[in-house]
Amino acid sequence: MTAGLDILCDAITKRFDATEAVAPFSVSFGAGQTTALVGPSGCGKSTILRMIAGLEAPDSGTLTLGGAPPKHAARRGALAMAFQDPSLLPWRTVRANIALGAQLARKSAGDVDALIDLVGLAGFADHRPAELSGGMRQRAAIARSLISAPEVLLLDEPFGAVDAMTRRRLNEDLPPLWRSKGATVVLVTHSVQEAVLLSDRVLILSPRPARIVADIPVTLDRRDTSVVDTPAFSTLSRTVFDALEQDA
Ligand SMILES: Nc1ncnc2c1ncn2[C@@H]1O[C@H](COP(=O)(O)OP(=O)(O)OP(=O)(O)O)[C@@H](O)[C@H]1O
Repeated sequence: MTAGLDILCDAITKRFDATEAVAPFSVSFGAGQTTALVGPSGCGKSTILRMIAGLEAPDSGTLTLGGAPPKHAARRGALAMAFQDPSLLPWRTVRANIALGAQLARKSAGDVDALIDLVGLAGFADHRPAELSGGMRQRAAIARSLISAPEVLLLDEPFGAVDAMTRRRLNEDLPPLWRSKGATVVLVTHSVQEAVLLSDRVLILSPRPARIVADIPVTLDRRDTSVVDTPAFSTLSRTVFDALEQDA
């Protein structure tokens, strides 16, 4: 099993001209844990995720993945991401785009077709991105992020354009996959239910610049396929809603 990397953000900041997108922000994500970031629009979630991905450098502060700068993890293919706007290569088929995720990480592509099936794209492996709907492109991007069995997986609203039924199925099928690989996962979502269902921990963020207003551990029996119908799930969802409302 791949061991996930711990992620440490120590007083990171980011400014875009007059906008203080991230003020000194500190958090650590435990190796192998799935953490959801939930907070109001524009509070800085994507910017934090992009800094963890090494796509933006913090203006100040320290950010490490397994004790090293993000580019180290990126360079050896230990980092994968699926963001809201899937950046698939338009001239490659779905299968070739997904396989590229493995090639870039210098890992064996494993069973690309099994992953294509898992994200519900069976029959579309030889299609190009322009021939897919937005939700299908997102699912291809999710498959591409999972094919390399990353040590750190960053998901920014990955199911935003996916229809409700498929989203529900992905919510059931994908977490066991990344958990079995031991990945450290940071997930940005606007869905409280999704945050509780997918994560070991939910962090509620304040309006910009984000600070952590609640840090809620999630202990649910994930083997229970009807866990969303349990009182424990309702209680946790209520706790998350209440924390969000308190700081709205
Ligand atoms: N490249 C950029 N240039 C200028 N401003 C930016 C840039 N990226 C983000 N911002 C600003 O930084 C702030 C935080 O944006 P960010 O996308 O991180 O928020 P968010 O919490 O992810 O929002 P949402 O939930 O709506 O996706 C916003 O005010 C946004 O306008």
